[in-house]
Amino acid sequence: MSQFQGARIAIIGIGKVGAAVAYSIIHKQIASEVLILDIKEDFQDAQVQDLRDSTSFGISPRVKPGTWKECGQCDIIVFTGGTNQKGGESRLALVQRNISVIKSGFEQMKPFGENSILLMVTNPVDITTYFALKYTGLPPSRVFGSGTILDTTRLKDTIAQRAEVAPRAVHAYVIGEHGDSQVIAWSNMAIGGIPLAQILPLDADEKHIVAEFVRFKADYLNRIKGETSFGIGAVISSICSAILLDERNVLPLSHFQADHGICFSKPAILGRAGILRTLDIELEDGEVASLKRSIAKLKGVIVGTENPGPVTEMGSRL
Ligand SMILES: NC(=O)C1=CN([C@@H]2O[C@H](COP(=O)(O)OP(=O)(O)OC[C@H]3O[C@@H](n4cnc5c(N)ncnc54)[C@H](O)[C@@H]3O)[C@@H](O)[C@H]2O)C=CC1
Ligand SMILES: CC(=O)C(=O)O
Repeated sequence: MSQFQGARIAIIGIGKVGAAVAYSIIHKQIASEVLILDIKEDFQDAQVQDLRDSTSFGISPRVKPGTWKECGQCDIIVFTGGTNQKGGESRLALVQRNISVIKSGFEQMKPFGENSILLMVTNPVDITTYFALKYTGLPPSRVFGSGTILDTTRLKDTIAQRAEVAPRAVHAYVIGEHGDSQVIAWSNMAIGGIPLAQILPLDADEKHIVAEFVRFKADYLNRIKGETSFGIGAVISSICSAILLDERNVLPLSHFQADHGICFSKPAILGRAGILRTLDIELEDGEVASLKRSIAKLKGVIVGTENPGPVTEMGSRL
């Protein structure tokens, strides 16, 4: 673990997702210290104690509670605090509730460490990432969200099962919103470097079935088990390892797109300094149109969040 010596990771929110993230980070051996913070203090302490019980069997980081100020100084701050969507509820329905959670968290953490990287998980993640940038004032290279990495993982797994190959042999991206308007870059997909159509020809109906499965997998899991956590736990520990090892891995992270003024997912090169470069995928016309719709939808949510209508006497927005 010498290459990670001294690396400190903070996890804000230690509910289902925070706990899965913590467990995955602890057992990937990528940090010296993992700091945990949750607004529910008893629950936070119980989670810390439970996680510590898993650390006696190999090389493990120190796991302990952290204050807001201590967390703000960590190398990576993973933000999972807030509410999860219920079955049948869109991620975008969480926006008002979760924006106030992240805002108050950032105010308490400031000032951030000189090289701290803020990794957003709280949904709707493209919107929380945008507001994280705005509220923290950190540079866009150091504030980004898990974006469509989880959707891409789900896509790779689905294609891999159909083609009977390992998921890691599938080259694929879901881009745009981590949500209902996400876009699969079918024209870019390959298995072992060979275009998908040569290995697994899919007609339009089959592509539609795959796309709907990927789009609504979180909703299916939320309806049945009330949460999704193992997948995002693995995603976040992989992102942390790409940062701390300066891996230069290419991942579809949600990050600031200067030409649109919002955050959404495109493949990006990730290293110790954060996002080093965005990569533009060549898309077919239909994919370009879908991506434009996804961007327009996210812009609409941001405008609506920044300019909420007046509150009526009954407490609802006009
Ligand atoms: N980006 C992605 O791919 C994914 C995002 N998520 C999102 O992660 C978030 C967390 O989900 P779960 O862990 O299932 O929810 P949960 O309800 O199990 O845990 C949330 C935790 O946040 C804590 N919290 C609430 N307000 C806080 C505050 N102001 N400061 C610190 N902690 C606070 C709560 O006490 C709770 O322990 C949700 O927004 C969910 O939608 C979940 C899965 C995947
Ligand atoms: C909850 C969520 O965003 C997901 O599992 O994709």
